[in-house]
Amino acid sequence: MRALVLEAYGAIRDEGRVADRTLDYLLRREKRLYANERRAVAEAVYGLLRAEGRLTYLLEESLGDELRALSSAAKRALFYEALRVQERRIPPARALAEGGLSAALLPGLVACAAPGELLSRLSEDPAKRLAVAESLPPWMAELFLRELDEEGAFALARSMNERAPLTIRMNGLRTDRETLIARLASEGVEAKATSWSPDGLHVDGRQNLFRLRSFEEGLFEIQDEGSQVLARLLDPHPGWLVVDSCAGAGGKTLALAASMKNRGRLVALDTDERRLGMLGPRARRAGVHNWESHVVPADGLPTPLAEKLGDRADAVLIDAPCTGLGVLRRNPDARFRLDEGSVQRFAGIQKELLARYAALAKPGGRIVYATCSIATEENEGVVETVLAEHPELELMPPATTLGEELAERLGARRYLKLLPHVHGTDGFFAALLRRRA
Ligand SMILES: C[S@@+](CC[C@H](N)C(=O)[O-])C[C@H]1O[C@@H](n2cnc3c(N)ncnc32)[C@H](O)[C@@H]1O
Repeated sequence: MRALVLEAYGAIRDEGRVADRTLDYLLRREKRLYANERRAVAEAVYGLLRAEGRLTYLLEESLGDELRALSSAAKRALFYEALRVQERRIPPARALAEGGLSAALLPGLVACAAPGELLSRLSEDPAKRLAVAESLPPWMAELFLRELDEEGAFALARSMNERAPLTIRMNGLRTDRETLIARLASEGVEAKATSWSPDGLHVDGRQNLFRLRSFEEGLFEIQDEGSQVLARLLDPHPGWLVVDSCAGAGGKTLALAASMKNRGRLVALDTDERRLGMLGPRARRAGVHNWESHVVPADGLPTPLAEKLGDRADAVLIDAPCTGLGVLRRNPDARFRLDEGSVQRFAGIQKELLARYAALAKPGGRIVYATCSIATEENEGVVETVLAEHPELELMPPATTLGEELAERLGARRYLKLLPHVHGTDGFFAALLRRRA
């Protein structure tokens, strides 16, 4: 298992591969592993990605040149042992022996076992402390501290380094929540109702839900509670023409379809043919019939499609491509792929997509612009720029569709902002807009 963890970790960090796909590939290859071993490998790899910044600081401070002299493979092996030591699963001397590491590296493992002294040497600079404590690149720690006060930034970053809960969305086309809870119980899965989404259930994170008959029968989809709330914010009615303009693999498309009760027309667009191609089988399983999908070019809708859609949509969802700074708990490796310029690059694309796809809404039609980022520049910044340039669009309070009670509980006044350490969901931003009648 150690070899497999190090192979995955090396592929992600040295070759820049994406963590979940790398693990998927390697675990499929290793047919002999038991389910608990697979989980342990995945957890160790994610643990390393989440702890790398902190371990780097501790090992650099305690080993200096000794660390710098190591090859990247030797460094990864040291990090693996350092993580086990840090998690108190094994004492430093045993880690040294089991990892086959040179005795000169022992002070590094000792520092990871008792990091108090080294951590107390960190400067008073909160960005530096946050970067080390939660293994964030310095620019990201600074961004967190610009977005929230110090306590909030530390709490947010900590929650981003925790495992996300496993949440499902009951498919209202096939069942209701109480019936699904009972059905899951009969399959040995305990499920508890979520707080914000009336369709959501939290289930035990160690379950392989894809194996359940209830999954095959389309009674539920795996979906973060935040995504469920976003679909509710658009609240499309049965019979409407609805465009899901950045549909990806269709997670939110299916939630919108349930809200439309299979009546009306649901158009899913995306530039990514592979991801959009996943919608078909998912829609069939969920019993969704009223959808169509179109792969679209990145620079604008082809004229025939633009003419076909016109400006007739009752509702448009723009779940825009973004940095994903709100979903680091699912993609801990994203912190290594993003850089300081990423936020601005995405904001430029987002402004274009919001203006382009909002134009599909009919006069009086509603639009939801959403990201899974916590950066103001990708969120309020985009919405306010587009509103200033498009007087035909106006901002609506989230309570319009969520209802006063839920909007109040979520703290959603001008915008809907979901944060893992506050709401237990992934980090999302959403604005409800309307094209003036
Ligand atoms: C945040 S993801 C969407 C996730 C999806 N809605 C879901 O619920 O799973 C953003 C999507 O926007 C797509 N995208 C990027 N540029 C686009 C464009 N110009 N038009 C439509 N989709 C685009 C990406 O391929 C990606 O699938």
